[in-house]
Amino acid sequence: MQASSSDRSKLRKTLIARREALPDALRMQHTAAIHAALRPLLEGLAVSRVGFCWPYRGEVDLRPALLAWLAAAPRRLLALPVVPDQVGALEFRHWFSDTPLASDRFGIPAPIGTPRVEPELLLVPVNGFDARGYRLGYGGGFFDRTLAALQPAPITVGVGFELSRLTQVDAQAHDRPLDWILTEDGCQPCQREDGGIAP
Ligand SMILES: Nc1nc2c(c(=O)[nH]1)N(C=O)[C@@H](CNc1ccc(C(=O)N[C@@H](CCC(=O)O)C(=O)O)cc1)CN2
Ligand SMILES: Nc1ncnc2c1ncn2[C@@H]1O[C@H](COP(=O)(O)OP(=O)(O)OP(=O)(O)O)[C@@H](O)[C@H]1O
Repeated sequence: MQASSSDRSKLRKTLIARREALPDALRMQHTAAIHAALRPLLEGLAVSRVGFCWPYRGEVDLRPALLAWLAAAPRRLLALPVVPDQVGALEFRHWFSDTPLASDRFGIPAPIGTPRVEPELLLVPVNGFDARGYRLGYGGGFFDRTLAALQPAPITVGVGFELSRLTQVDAQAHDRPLDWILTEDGCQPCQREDGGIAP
């Protein structure tokens, strides 16, 4: 049975509150484990353009690990999403630690005036996720529309804490499953519907 949109909205609120309530010491410990697993994943996939999100509402802060990855080899780029004025896909723009940022309509810092970047890999924050790689975001549909629009499709890595893991997220027609899930327990390829392992 499909969960109604009000069920999804309640579940989203519960999951965000659970993540925001994570005690500082545990958050630091889990974040360190996520940072440690992120680096070998990026090196192993040999990508050089990575899109990620500025931490919002208790999401995992990936910045220290990503800045270390950036500094470790030439020709690497990081990008942050810019929310479109109209309904549409996110636009990824170059970010470095000194890039000027302005708050978007949700209060999330976004780069202003830097060049567009086509990410080869997207680190997608999750409010909820399952082992198949289905996720619950903030309900804006931004990532779904972005993944539908990006050609070639980037590798997608859902990033979150284990406290956001669900037995099953009700997949909707427009949902595209993530390729990998990264939590404090490590990085795992998502289990595809056909029984195979992604990607
Ligand atoms: N850190 C981070 N940045 C991100 C995303 C994300 O998931 N995480 N996004 C990923 O897509 C985009 C922003 N998407 C968002 C969509 C809705 C809400 C939000 O708070 N919605 C309110 C309702 C707001 C309204 O419609 O007036 C809510 O849920 O209460 C926030 C971010 C781009 N930047
Ligand atoms: N590819 C798409 N094209 C057009 N509309 C879409 C597409 N993907 C999602 N949407 C619309 O976006 C809305 C929100 O989708 P959903 O509830 O799956 O958001 P979410 O995955 O929680 O949010 P987000 O992707 O921003 O993190 C839905 O009403 C859906 O119709």
